[in-house]
Amino acid sequence: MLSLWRPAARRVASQCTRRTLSTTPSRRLFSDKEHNDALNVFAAPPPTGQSSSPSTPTTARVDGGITTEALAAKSSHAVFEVPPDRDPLLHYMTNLIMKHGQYSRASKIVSEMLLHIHTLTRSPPMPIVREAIFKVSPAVRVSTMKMGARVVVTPVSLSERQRTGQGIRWLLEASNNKPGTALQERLAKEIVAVVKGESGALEKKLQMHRSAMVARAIAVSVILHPCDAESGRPILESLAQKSEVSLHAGFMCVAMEVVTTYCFSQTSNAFSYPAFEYPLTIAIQQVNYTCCIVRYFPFLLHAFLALPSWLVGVLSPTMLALPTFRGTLDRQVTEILEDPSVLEQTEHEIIYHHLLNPESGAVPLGKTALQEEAAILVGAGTETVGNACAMAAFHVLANEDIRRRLKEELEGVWPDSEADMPLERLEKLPYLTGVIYEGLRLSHGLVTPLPRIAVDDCEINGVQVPKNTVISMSQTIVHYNPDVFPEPRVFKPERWLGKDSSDLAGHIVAFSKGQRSCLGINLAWAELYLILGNLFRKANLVLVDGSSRELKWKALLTPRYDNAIRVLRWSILKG
Ligand code: HEM
Repeated sequence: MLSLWRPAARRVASQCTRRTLSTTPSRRLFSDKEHNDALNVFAAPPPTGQSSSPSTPTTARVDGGITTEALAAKSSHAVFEVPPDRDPLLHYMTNLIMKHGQYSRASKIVSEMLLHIHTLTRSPPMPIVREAIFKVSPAVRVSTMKMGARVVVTPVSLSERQRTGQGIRWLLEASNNKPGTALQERLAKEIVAVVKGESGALEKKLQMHRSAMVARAIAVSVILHPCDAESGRPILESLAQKSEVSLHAGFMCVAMEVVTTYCFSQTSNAFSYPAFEYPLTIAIQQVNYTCCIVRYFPFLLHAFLALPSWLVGVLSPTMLALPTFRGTLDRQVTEILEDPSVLEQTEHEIIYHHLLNPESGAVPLGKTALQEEAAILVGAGTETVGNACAMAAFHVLANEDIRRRLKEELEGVWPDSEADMPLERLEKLPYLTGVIYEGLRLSHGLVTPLPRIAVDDCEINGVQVPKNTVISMSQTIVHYNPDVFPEPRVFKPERWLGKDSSDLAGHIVAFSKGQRSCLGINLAWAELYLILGNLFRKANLVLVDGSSRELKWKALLTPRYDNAIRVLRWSILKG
């Protein structure tokens, strides 16, 4: 069978060889149906190890799981079908494989790849190649754009060509991990793995779609329901009932309330706890320690999640808040999945309107995926915001000069302390923006090094890094770099007032950078402006006597502060 296929492959190769680079075929890469299927961003992936076609027979296994019949059934073409002259998809793939203008070499790789697929599957390779490519191609990418001081993350849909190109690049990248010395052989194995649902490239597509969905959901929540002037109020009102409190704990409670309200339309009631000691925020801080252990022993996380609540309570009463909260989220998700009409009763659009995306008619995410998205949002959006606010507030309170300049700026725009302070105006205040940047810089976001994989051989800072090496760097190295931020440990909002402040902003990596960067960046910026702006215009806070002049921290997942910022005297300003 292989020998019968070979002439066809040769023909493809020779046709490709004869073609010049400029003769891009005008035909579409995929049919309309394939195109529409690929655009179905929200479609649930087929379970790992299964073919996407449920009706395919599963006998006569070849190559560890995929079946001759299953693959043959994917094609409605004749077994010895010859790829059409100048097949646009093969041409495009050849162009992407080509290095140093050697088209004939690339086309030989493509043609031999077809032979390898045929050898592995005993089926015509073209339908398999087509299926693998459009299965792996993303429909969207995430783009970041600067708008004033904020970096706005938006999902952007891709054209058929861009989508296919990205899919082929991911296939090529993932094929590096397959056994075999020749690219054609590795690529063939990767393509077969994609069709079987076992390729790492599929994970990349899922990750990209997930980022796009959540970024869209958060952006829409913020745009449709911008945090109004009330955001700063709960903390002010609660302060009025507490004489000496931890501001840090208060900020965490505000952040918790914002996430639960905006994302799930549920109030956390975090403010009603004495001294802001809300069990869930305390548990989230505790998780900071656990993460450092789980990172090296991931099975412990699964073991912990499987424990019944009563046992968690016995082992660690602080951590009991976690299963309790998961239970609340689980109930909400179950309720929505059982009766999607409950979404019509929420005060505003919440994360599930977008994650379930009912209006597009697409296949929604499953229950576990929804629960995990919800838990990640709460975990990621609480302590980070709390830390940045605490860092900024501490330095403003500890430094009379900074406090005076900030107050002057706020009072200049809002002479009446009871006036509403809309986000759009707060964002334009240069000194407040400087205070926030310094808060983000010195609280760092995450302080544990975030791992990335070098997809190619590269050089980093003069060091040769072979491809597939796991590399990571902590944000602290950038934020404490004296070449970028002179006197890096000093809280100096003034450094953000110069002409080069937008260049400087490029060195703030608190939200990380790239595809895996923070999805809540828009919401976080809105919170920081509203919380700090309202607090310093509407309240008069004084640090507890003898408070430390420095906020010391330990490097866990996020920074863990040794000393809480305690405020003693407060008063709400009137008029
Ligand atoms: C000052 C506030 C915040 C900081 C400094 C921050 C920082 C970060 C960082 C450093 C990451 C890891 C990115 C990476 O691995 O490269 C991250 C991830 C994430 N953040 Fe934030 N974050 C903040 C607020 C928020 C908020 C308010 C939300 C949403 C409610 C949020 C949602 C997320 C999510 C969902 C991820 C996971 C992204 C993924 O898995 O790809 N964050 N954040």
